[in-house]
Amino acid sequence: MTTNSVGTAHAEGHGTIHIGDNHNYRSDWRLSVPTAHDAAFDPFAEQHNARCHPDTRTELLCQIRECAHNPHGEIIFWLNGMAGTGKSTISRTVATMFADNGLLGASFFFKRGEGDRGKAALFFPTIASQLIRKIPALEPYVREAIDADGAIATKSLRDQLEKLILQPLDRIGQAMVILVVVDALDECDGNNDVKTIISLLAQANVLCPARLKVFITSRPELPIRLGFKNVQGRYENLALHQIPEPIVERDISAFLRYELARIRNEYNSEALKGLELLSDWPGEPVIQTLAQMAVPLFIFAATVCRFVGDPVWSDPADQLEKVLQYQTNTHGSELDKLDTTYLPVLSQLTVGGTDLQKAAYWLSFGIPIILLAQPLSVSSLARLLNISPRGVSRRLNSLHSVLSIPSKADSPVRPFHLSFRDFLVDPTKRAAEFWIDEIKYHKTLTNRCIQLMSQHLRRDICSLQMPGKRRSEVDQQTIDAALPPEIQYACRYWVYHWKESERLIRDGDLVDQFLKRHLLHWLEVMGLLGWVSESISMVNDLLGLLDVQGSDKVSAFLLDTRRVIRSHCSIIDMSPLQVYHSAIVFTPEQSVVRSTFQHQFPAWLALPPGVDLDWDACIQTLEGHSNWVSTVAFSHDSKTLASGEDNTWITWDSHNFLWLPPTYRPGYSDITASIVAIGYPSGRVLLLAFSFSHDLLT
Ligand SMILES: Nc1ncnc2c1ncn2[C@@H]1O[C@H](COP(=O)(O)OP(=O)(O)OP(=O)(O)O)[C@@H](O)[C@H]1O
Repeated sequence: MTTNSVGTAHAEGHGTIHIGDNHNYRSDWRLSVPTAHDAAFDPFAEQHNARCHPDTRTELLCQIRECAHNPHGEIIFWLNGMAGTGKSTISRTVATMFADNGLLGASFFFKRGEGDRGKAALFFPTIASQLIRKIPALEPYVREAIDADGAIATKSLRDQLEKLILQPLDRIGQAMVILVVVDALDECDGNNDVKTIISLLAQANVLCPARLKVFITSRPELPIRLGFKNVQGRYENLALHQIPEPIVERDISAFLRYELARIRNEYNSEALKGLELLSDWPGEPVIQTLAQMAVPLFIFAATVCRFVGDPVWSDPADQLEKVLQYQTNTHGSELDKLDTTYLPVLSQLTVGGTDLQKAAYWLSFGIPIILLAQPLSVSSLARLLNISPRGVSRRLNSLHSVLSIPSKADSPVRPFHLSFRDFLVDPTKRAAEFWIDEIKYHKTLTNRCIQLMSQHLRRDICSLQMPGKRRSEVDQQTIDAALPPEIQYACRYWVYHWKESERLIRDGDLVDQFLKRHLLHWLEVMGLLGWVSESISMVNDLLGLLDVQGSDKVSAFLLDTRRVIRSHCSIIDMSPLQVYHSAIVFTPEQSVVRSTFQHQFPAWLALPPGVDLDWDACIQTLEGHSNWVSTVAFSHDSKTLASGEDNTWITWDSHNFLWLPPTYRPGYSDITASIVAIGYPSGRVLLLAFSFSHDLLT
């Protein structure tokens, strides 16, 4: 059995494969396939990101090149190594190398916390869209697959790979090598998805004799190691930590030598006569010391160079001295190396203040940047935190060595490297000066998200006026003008921050108050942004956070909310203002949500239609198969449902849910406690709950 990783097919916020069109833009997802925005290696966008310095990784790059060109070799080459050892830099270099030779088929750079780049759902469609651009002969066959099944992006990963990639490649008889680069697979959410991707790619040559080669990098984390263990013998691999230390030290020295010389020359070109750095500064012994401090972490060398070269601190020699003070840690663990990497930068911020001032200075805005679920610009961050953008911008000046700070206030700020976050939140460092209590700051972020939404959200926020106006008819400018990035962020991630703040939900608290005032406004926005199906997982998350005592009312409200969303998901997705019309009007009389928002009924509705007293047995309809569902079975814990035509697991993941009228003849069924699953010839699986059980529905 394989894990079904079906993601939402709603395209807003994603790119979209448009046959014959090279641009990513919004469109009706039913006619095209969504793709993950910015996941691909793009020589222009990536021009400022690091590539391997020419004197580094020479043997390794040679080995990768040979594997890719070996017709008898395995499809996959897996490069693993710990944080900061230089894997993404190698991926970028390999992608550039193969792109220059016209042999780069596609690439996907996973990035946790950056929307679809942190998930598997759009992985194969994104690869397929790039392959079409690279090999236009694939176009008719990919088009055929999309025409045959407009919802292909919601199908299992296996279906997506076979129909969008392998079958088209096979049909054109692709004979030339094409390389697919997959960077940071460990940053893909969902352990089962990760394992599925590995297993599918390892078998790709069975389904398609094309000369497809895949270069994968990742940290050696457990799910990935397990994934590769399952396909033993069907991949080649190399661990960066297996490269002999002298070679890594040689490479890091080459990088340091080059970068420090550049810093020296830049400094000297503006220095007053007599104050220049010596022409051989910092000298070979210092370079060797720094290289030994760094091994095996390239991130150490890169951060030191940014720190020493940062013009805010003017004297490179002084800066270098501060770094060298930490050299006693050189023979320590990986965490000691991270200390040595980041402590000089942070200690510098606090020179001269009291401990309290120091903490306040750094904590006031730096932390949100590393805790955000998705990067925001200085302007948006300032509005989210309710502080002056100039204040944010000024303080950011001291953090150029660790944060990538664009020159424009509306471009996103992000940490240069994930290891900075790892260093700050490391639970084993609670007593350390710069340790961050994530929970506390997630709480602040949740509160700000809820405050911002409460101030901003209102009915018909885009002034569409017509309740039937389709989302596909609303242009992006209208949405962006009404919903600036920080509001979009708050709507999408307030539950994430609440969950991370480890707070429970009780009657009358902030969540309860917000939902009772703004549930419909929030759902309207989620509809406008194409995220309605995500709202189901968000409600599920909230249900998992209920306090067992004192949450009866909010619990009933949330359970009812979930039924409302599941029942009206497709109409809200199509025409978001319908949340104030059909969604509420056609909700059963005893629904708590209906009674809470009864005052929102359309004014013209003199006589509301008759509706059922309570919800009926149908809790949801799962979609995912393209053929007859011939069998369904629940797992022992009742949380996972397998259905098959193709033995695909369909999990209780809201991304799978699309409501369709149950007009098809039942085919096959299975029962767990009070829930019955019925498979239909139409390829849908219906879940019926015969007595309403909280436990089973959560
Ligand atoms: N060969 C190299 N030449 C020059 N700079 C390098 C090289 N390798 C790494 N670097 C520098 O080190 C930094 C960290 O490397 P990189 O991001 O590639 O590490 P990583 O192993 O992918 O880390 P993670 O697992 O945390 O994502 C890069 O941003 C780059 O500045």
